[in-house]
Amino acid sequence: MARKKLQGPEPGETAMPFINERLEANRETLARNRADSGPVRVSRFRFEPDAVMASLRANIVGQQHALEAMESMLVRVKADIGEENRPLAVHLFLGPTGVGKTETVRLIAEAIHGSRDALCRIDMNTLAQEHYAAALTGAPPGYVGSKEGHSLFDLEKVQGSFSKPGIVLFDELEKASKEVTRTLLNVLDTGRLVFPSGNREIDFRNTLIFMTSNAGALEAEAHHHRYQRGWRRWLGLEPGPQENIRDKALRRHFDPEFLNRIDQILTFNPLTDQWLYALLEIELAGLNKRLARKQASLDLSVELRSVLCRDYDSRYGAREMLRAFRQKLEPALARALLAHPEHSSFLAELKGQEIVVRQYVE
Ligand SMILES: Nc1ncnc2c1ncn2[C@@H]1O[C@H](COP(=O)(O)OP(=O)(O)OP(=O)(O)O)[C@@H](O)[C@H]1O
Repeated sequence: MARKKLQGPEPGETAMPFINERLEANRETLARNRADSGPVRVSRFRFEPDAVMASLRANIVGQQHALEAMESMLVRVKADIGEENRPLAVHLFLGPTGVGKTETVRLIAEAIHGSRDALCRIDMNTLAQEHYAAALTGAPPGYVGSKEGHSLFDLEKVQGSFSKPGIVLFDELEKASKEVTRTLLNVLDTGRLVFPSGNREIDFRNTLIFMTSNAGALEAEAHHHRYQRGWRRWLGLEPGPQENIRDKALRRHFDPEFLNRIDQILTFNPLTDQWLYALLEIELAGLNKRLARKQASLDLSVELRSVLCRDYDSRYGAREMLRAFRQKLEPALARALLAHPEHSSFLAELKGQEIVVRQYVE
């Protein structure tokens, strides 16, 4: 995603005067309402947790535990009862690659702001080296090729608005240098990021902060493989607890005081075949919705479904299946649509290694 660099307010300005003023006005209105007619609890936030959750439940598979945590977070934010000098919420998503961590944040952004891109994504991998840490907070004066006051943060997306929270996603957190982690610790602690020059700050008190990390994912996978071959499975027992593995990996990467400032650390599960099938259904339903505009529809043969979902390495999560869907199935369908504009029902199936799409006659 292209990252837009915005310059913040001028020195001396706080980052969210408009929000602070409106918060004050809102409190007065609430006080008046209370005096008139008893307690009236009007949230300043104009998003519906139920609507956000409906989108998450329709699109994210196999991560029930994480979705339940998102529901509690959204309700709590909507009620606006959090501490004042902190971000609205801070979550760390752990788990292997391609299992829905980033997708969950994008769906929340879409449901709240109407766009999957309404979030400020900071890739910690690019900040891995110590001397890049300055890019987070604006380089100090004299730093080659930089202007003081510029940072990687897109202020609009970080701050949101009076009625909508901003959203920040720190990706690959385990790659962040110690210095960047220290900067983040301050943000989690105070809800503010003060620039090195001392005369500018970015306000995160109206922000939902998400962080993702693969820390511990390899160890958890090795644990899973040991279980597959081990005596516990043979005796029909559940796998042993993964928390210890996760906690050890977390402690290797992050200081306890950093971890203590995170509201919730959620582990996303690896996606098994069953969940890939469910995801394939979601993708197919989306494609059929688009095809309906052209009075057409597509079904997949049982064999093709199973090849799409089973013949891929589950270590790469859903990405490989989705790639095959978009790069192999959709072009085959497109060719069939263009060659046979008179047909309306299509079936995709396998011929050898190839996906072919033909007219479907029931
Ligand atoms: N559990 C899931 N439910 C729905 N879609 C998923 C799920 N997991 C992955 N996907 C799909 O797979 C793609 C990759 O997922 P996502 O970007 O969320 O990966 P990630 O978990 O953030 O991995 P990484 O750590 O590599 O960034 C997305 O297009 C997403 O739609």
